[in-house]
Amino acid sequence: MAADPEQKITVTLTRPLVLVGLMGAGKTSVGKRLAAFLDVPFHDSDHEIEAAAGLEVREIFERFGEPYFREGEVRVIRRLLGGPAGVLATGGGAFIQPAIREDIAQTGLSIWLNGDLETLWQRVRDKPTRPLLQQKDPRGVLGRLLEARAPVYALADITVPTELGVTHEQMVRRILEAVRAHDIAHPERDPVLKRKGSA
Ligand SMILES: Nc1ncnc2c1ncn2[C@@H]1O[C@H](COP(=O)(O)OP(=O)(O)OP(=O)(O)O)[C@@H](O)[C@H]1O
Ligand SMILES: O=C(O)C1=C[C@@H](O)[C@@H](O)[C@H](O)C1
Ligand SMILES: [Mg+2]
Repeated sequence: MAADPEQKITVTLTRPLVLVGLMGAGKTSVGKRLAAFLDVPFHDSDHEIEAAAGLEVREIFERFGEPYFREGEVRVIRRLLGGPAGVLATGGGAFIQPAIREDIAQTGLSIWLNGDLETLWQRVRDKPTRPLLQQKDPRGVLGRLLEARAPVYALADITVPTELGVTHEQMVRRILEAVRAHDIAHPERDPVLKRKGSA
């Protein structure tokens, strides 16, 4: 599916598109553009948790610990999945929680933005906002997280590769093409992309 202005007004969603993957995959920055293109709501679970707590993710980790953050993540994602179908960017660890995977499987379509370590590292290396990387050898930490989590992210309904050099707009197009292909491959399920105005 080409990302042209015609389709912006003719296609909508029957289920939320849920972006999963490691830090730097582009869930937030690509997700915003995908939602704007489809003219549907966009939410980011990290931002929603920050708004609810009145604290940044980094501060929540520091003051209350990771388990507290993970509990909030379950509640926030459950609430967002209950709203109108839009694009949901999840935090990097969200899909690793079985309860969240279960909720997403019931309600949405999960999409793994799958980047190699070098791509992810180049995108997060200068950002102080990821608490899990605020330690010695952050690149090594990121690599170990990728290795440990990749088999879980691979459980997503769809995998879309991302690499250095690919633009945000190209990622939007890749995602829409992958969703369309998934709809065609699963005629037994209601299509996720629907022409606006059709029943
Ligand atoms: N396809 C892309 N082209 C160019 N830059 C990208 C692309 N994808 C992501 N980036 C850049 O990489 C950085 C990290 O991306 P983003 O914040 O969207 O990742 P994320 O998956 O939401 O990470 P986190 O799990 O930490 O929230 C941003 O500066 C973003 O603009
Ligand atoms: O990969 C992770 O576990 C995390 C990623 C971020 O999006 C935040 O949700 C938080 O920093 C934890
Ligand atoms: Mg993000």
